Amino acid sequence: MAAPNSCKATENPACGLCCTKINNFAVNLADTVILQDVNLHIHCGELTAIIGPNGAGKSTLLKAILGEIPHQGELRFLDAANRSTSAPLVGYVPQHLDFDPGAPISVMDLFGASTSRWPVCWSHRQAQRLNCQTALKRVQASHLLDRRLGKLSGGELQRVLLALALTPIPDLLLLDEPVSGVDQRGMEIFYEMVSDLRHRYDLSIILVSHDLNLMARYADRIVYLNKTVICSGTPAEVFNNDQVIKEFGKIELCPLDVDHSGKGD
Ligand SMILES: Nc1ncnc2c1ncn2[C@@H]1O[C@H](COP(=O)(O)OP(=O)(O)OP(=O)(O)O)[C@@H](O)[C@H]1O
Repeated sequence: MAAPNSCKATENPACGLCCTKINNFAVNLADTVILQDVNLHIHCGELTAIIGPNGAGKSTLLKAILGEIPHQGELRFLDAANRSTSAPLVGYVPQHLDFDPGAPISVMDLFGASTSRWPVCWSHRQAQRLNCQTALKRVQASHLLDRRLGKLSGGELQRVLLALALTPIPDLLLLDEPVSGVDQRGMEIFYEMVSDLRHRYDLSIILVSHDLNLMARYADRIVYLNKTVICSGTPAEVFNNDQVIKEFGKIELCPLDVDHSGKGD
């Protein structure tokens, strides 16, 4: 469960007071240094994009935060009451979901299996269906409740995974190239949704992506990672950094002209 005083727990508007701190993260795999001295502060209501060349350690950082691989350093979450916990609730959307597209598994089955111990082969209880519907509504996908997973488009499946990652609303949401392979419009819909959710639920979001143009439009902060944090700041600051220009070339900023406050809903 989310911390009781976390502003997200009650789904209130953004408080700007919660913060995830990654202190001195280091990862060594097979005697190779993959990450060292990684220090980041991720603020609630902000989308922080991690960019970097192939093999820079971006996915490794997310796996270390998830606790999937051994690491040094600490992960702390400060809630709205300034209370610190070393175990923030983390939601995660992977790049792909491995499943048999021919299997008769519905979106409801996936939710049931992931969020309760009720056997999938038994019919779903009404309360479970309602919870699933509420979760899907957050990502405007309640119509997908009884659809077969294998029949979903790439963008629809990622929205379902996003809904799952938001059940319950986490302290920190990790997105690892969540829309690679999805068409341009699908990517934009996904990022617009994530943008809106960050304010609505005051989410701290870390997004790994290779799509620098989209990052420039949606990220509040960008971190250029290459084994360690090379530079971080606003998109304008990072894209003007000499090392970033050397790696990626000059990236044009194209700000969004939309209101992400969620007030218009
Ligand atoms: N289990 C492992 N054992 C040893 N080395 C590993 C292991 N897993 C990953 N690595 C290495 O760690 C480095 C970082 O990998 P990682 O997948 O985190 O990079 P990335 O920045 O996400 O790359 P990409 O942008 O290509 O997805 C790579 O050099 C990779 O070969």
